[in-house]
Amino acid sequence: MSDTLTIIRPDDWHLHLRDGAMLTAVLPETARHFARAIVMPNLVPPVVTGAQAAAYKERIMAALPEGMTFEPLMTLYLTEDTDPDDVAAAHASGMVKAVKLYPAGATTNSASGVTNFDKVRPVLEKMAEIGLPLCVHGEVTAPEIDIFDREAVFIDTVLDPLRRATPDLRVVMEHITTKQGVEYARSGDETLGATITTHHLILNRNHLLVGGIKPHYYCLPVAKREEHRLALRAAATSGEARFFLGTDSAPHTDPNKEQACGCAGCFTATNTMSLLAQVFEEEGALAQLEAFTSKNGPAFYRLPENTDTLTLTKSAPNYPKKIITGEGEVTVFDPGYPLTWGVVPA
Ligand SMILES: NC(=O)N[C@@H](CC(=O)O)C(=O)O
Ligand SMILES: [Zn+2]
Ligand SMILES: [Zn+2]
Repeated sequence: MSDTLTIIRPDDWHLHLRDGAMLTAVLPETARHFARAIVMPNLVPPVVTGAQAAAYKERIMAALPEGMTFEPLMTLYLTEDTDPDDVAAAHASGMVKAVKLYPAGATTNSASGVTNFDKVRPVLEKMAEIGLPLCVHGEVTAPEIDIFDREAVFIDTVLDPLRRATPDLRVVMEHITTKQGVEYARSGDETLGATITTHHLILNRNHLLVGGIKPHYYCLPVAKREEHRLALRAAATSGEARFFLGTDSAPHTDPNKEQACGCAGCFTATNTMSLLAQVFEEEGALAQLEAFTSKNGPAFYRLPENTDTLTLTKSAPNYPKKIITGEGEVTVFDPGYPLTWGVVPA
């Protein structure tokens, strides 16, 4: 087994960059290793229109340190008032690469999300017509549904009916966390993709809850039983075109994580490639890392693969424990074991 691995430069197909001082601090953490990212629109207020996405993209590019290259792939936050023609124009300009569906109340800053799916039908039909993917946070929000069942129930009661009603709609199941998610993704045709986060390959719900609650392991969808983590590892390392990396790196300051009602989100932008190389090596699948991080995503999004490379080497990396931001400190995801793969600086 060789001690270095060179892959096509990776992309992150699900990323939270936030805005303002937080954006400035976290953007280099992604741009250091990743060429592009699908940028989530759940700002306050959300990025709903093409004009808002264009302005957000300008703020991202203005925050990029000199000498770094990075391409933000913009998304629009789907609301019941979204205008199909605005979506089509934003797509036609090449700026917007996906529309994001949050069920109302499902996660951080999702209050403007969808409650009545009939109201967004014209937008979904337009997207199917123009081939623009819908990225879905797949959890139901009904209070009577157990939080550990919310993804599986969403698949049966919302996602499958939605795909049957609009069969040409291209859909990405974002941050799948269950074996039901893996099975459903596999059951689809080429209109269906699924992102998997780094942390859901590492955590099960015991890591979150046994021996004291770990606020930095709390994210949505919440980590599930071990059997689900194993199903995700098998899917991610399979090389199957359906599955690609979406880190869902979601920075919140430490005070916002470590409190009586802590925010959901794991910040993995900094060390994701090291974490993934170790996971893939453990699964005997280092040869599939490139498919997961650098090939399957562009293929689904109908974009070219990156032309430059990233080299990983078998030596303990040295990442900061926290990122200092203008809003406060953000803890970098700590898997609880030493990392064994580093990234060779470009
Ligand atoms: N994943 C999370 O736990 N949090 C994300 C929102 C999301 O992706 O659902 C965030 O924006 O903080
Ligand atoms: Zn989400
Ligand atoms: Zn997310």
